[in-house]
Amino acid sequence: MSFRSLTRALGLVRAGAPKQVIAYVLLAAVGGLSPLAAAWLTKILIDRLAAAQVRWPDVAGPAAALAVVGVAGSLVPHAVRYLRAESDRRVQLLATSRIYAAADRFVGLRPFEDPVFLDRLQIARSSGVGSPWMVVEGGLGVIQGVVTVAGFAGTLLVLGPWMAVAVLLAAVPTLLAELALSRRRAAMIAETGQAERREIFYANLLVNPQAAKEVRLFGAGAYLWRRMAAEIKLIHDAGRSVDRRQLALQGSLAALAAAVAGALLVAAVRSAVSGALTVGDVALVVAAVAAVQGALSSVVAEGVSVHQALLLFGHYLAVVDEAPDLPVRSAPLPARRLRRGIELRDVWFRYADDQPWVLRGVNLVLPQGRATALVGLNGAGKTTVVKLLCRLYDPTRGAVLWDGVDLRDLDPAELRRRIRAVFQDAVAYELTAAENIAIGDVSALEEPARIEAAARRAGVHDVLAGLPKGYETMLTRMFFSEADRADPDTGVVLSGGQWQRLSIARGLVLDRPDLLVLDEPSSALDAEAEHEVHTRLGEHRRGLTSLLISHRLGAVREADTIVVLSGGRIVEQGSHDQLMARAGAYARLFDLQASGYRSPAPEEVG
Ligand SMILES: Nc1ncnc2c1ncn2[C@@H]1O[C@H](COP(=O)(O)OP(=O)(O)OP(=O)(O)O)[C@@H](O)[C@H]1O
Repeated sequence: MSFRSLTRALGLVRAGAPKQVIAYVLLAAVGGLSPLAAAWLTKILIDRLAAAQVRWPDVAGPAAALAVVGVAGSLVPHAVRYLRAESDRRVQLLATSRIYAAADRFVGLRPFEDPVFLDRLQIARSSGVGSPWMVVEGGLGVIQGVVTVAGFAGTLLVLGPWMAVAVLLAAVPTLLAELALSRRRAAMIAETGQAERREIFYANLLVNPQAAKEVRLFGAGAYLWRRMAAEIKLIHDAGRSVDRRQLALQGSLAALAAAVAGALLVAAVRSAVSGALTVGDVALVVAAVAAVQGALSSVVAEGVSVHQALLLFGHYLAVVDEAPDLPVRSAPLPARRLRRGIELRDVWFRYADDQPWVLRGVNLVLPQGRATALVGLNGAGKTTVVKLLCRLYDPTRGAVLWDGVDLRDLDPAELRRRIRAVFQDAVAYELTAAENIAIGDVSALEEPARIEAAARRAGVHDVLAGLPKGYETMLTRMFFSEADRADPDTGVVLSGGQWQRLSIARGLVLDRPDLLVLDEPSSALDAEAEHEVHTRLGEHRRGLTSLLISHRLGAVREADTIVVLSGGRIVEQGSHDQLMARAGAYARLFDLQASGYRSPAPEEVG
């Protein structure tokens, strides 16, 4: 927590709800002052009414003013409540938009795999976005309390300075203890961030339609619930431990306050007996001590809520101020249309310093306009090569060059506009069919012809055109579109292979990218569909720079160059015929697959 956090929180409130917060402060002040105004006006009215000769004009003014104060006093609390909720909503919206803008700014994937960052993100999203407004409300509460304390402490000071000093001193331990508790509570929220994320993960698994098949069939529900309950218990245990500490501390501090009040009462009574104080003074002391202690405890409570809000806001700031995950030059070079090719030059890569090398000195050229295929066993590092080409990570050593220029020197956004990829684990968006394709280039939403052309290339047009609302059909039964609200039965669930064709269409919606990457684009397709898709893709790729990854070697044999990756190194490369002639790893794998298709069924053997 720091002064900087405070100014940033206030800055966010000012930016999010500038008019509302001013109106809120003014109305809160009016609300706070109206009882005082009412008391004064009542006194004036009574005095004038009690005068010997009462004339209407003398009392009309105060009476009308009292009526106005009464009306204002009844309206203001409602207006204040509305303004408080509205300001909070606006500030939360701005704070949330900044979190997602910060997350979107990351060039690569690393922050999304870092548990420390993810914990912070969870806290920032859940508690951080509400904290700026808590700072304002708590701060106003503190100011209000301080004014009350000052007023009554002044009264005590007049009656006996030691009384004021004793009451104020008795509040110091409360303040310190509450601040320590607040720090402990904020630390507890930080410590349980991961447990909260796991709880959400299990909760989603238990009701997620994708997981429901396996969870039901394998009877894993009770097991997952037990894991979730363990996380909830962990969060509750941490909360309970802070609550118990709070109970012990606040209990003893309340007893201390009561003892101080009792001692002051005894002392005041004694002074009254000796004649130093009047009976009225004793009554005033009792009222003033109660008021000062009440106001002080509210100052402490509000102060603590500001303190806690600022500690939580610290996590929010850490997320929105997180340094770039990958370095971007202040004046990056333009990513020009590819003319020669992309080169991986002596690329070494591992996901973290304590992880094994995934790529060990890879040298690979993807010539412009040529089709390159990458093959290798599971875990060989093929998808990792794709991630480096898209600059989702930087090489640990070596470089990836775009026409000779290091990807690190290019504008990442421009680079990405030149690359399209169909990922192995493409996302099935719970949106319409058209949106699912247009995610590959959202400008295509305005040009349905492009969406349809991409769907045709991926061989999915007929399926989509035949849906109840064609391309506007929702591809989920979890949500319905705005137009379908009255008829929630219109969502459609596609098959695995149909989804895969759709994700291919998403990769093809941007016409003629400079690099097209297809990572296992046909794994879910039936033999006929696979053949058809590869034929279409083969035609589409002609003249394009492309990288195709597939375990089905029949699908890659047409590539200009086939590269075999093994143990993070390139062990062979050449055309299909060259590699077959070489009789190495590729030829062995190819023959193995081919013999699987050709060999007789077991009962026919012998
Ligand atoms: N985000 C990650 N963090 C840590 N290790 C990872 C990560 N992603 C992949 N790996 C590891 O890197 C290695 C290469 O993975 P990669 O996905 O590149 O292989 P692949 O050749 O595409 O495999 P497959 O044919 O199974 O798709 C594997 O050992 C994998 O465990």
